[in-house]
Amino acid sequence: MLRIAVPNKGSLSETAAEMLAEAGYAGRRDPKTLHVIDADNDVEFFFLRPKDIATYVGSGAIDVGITGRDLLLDARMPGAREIEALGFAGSTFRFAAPSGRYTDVSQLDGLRIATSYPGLVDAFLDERGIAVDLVPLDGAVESAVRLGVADAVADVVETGTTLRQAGLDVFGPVILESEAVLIAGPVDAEGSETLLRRLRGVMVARRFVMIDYDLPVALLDDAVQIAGGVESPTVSPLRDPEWVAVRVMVARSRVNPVMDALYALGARAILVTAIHNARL
Ligand SMILES: Nc1ncnc2c1ncn2[C@@H]1O[C@H](COP(=O)(O)OP(=O)(O)OP(=O)(O)O)[C@@H](O)[C@H]1O
Ligand SMILES: O=P(O)(O)OC[C@H]1O[C@H](OP(=O)(O)OP(=O)(O)O)[C@H](O)[C@@H]1O
Ligand SMILES: [Mg+2]
Repeated sequence: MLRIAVPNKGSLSETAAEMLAEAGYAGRRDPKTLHVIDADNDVEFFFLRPKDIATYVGSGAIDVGITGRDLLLDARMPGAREIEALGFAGSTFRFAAPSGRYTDVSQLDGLRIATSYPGLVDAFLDERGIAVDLVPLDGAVESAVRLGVADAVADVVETGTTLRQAGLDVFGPVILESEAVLIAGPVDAEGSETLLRRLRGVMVARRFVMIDYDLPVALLDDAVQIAGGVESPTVSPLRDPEWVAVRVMVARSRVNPVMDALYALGARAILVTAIHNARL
């Protein structure tokens, strides 16, 4: 039975649970439940703190898990590896300090840096030969500068609101572009390939839609330039030999400009339908 770790709370937990449900797996009814056996799919779920999941997977106690790329790297578990980006919980990991205080990361040498991700920051600075005094905190690290506990911070930045409210500005290079990821141990456990294929199907369904439209056949090459699909559009004959019906997959983020361009070209009866699931 494949053992899967899922975040039990925090930024990742809700979307992780939604994706697994869309992939056909059993969920938990009570947020306090920490273990669920899904016999139909021959998997069992362990609901754990996201920060701990890489440790469980790297030790071999759990086969695969959903966590953040930053949490995976912070855990510094040699046995745990990223096998698929899951397309949510995107964030950048940055240095920040009072506006204008520092411009280059080399200025941090010997200073105090507050962070909830000491492993990640230590590895990043060590690679650059910069030695700092790390101040490990559990969260809300932005206050550490105001309270005189640190000279700068290193933290997750999504909208930048928390930093601005704390009078901090980012500086230096992006430490990491993070997002939710599927991680695995040193070997691919039996059943992990099916889980991966199902999650990829869920991501296709979330990222793409189907567009159907009718078009004069003389304009087909131009239309395919506008929307070429994943492999190639499906083209079907219509009763009128001068017209064809076209079906094509389009990224959800592009659907309106694609419809505008197809209409301007001469397409009509342009219909968009959601994709419930997929295997590409
Ligand atoms: N705005 C955000 N705040 C926190 N974590 C975020 C944010 N956006 C994305 N993430 C990602 O979520 C993961 C952190 O989730 P985690 O549940 O461990 O902490 P949290 O969301 O801060 O929850 P809590 O504050 O309850 O600890 C990391 O991978 C982080 O990159
Ligand atoms: O750039 P923003 O959109 O402001 O988001 C980033 C903030 O969100 C997270 O804090 P969280 O709310 O998880 O509190 P915590 O720091 O106590 O974990 C993270 O630690 C940042 O502080
Ligand atoms: Mg947090």
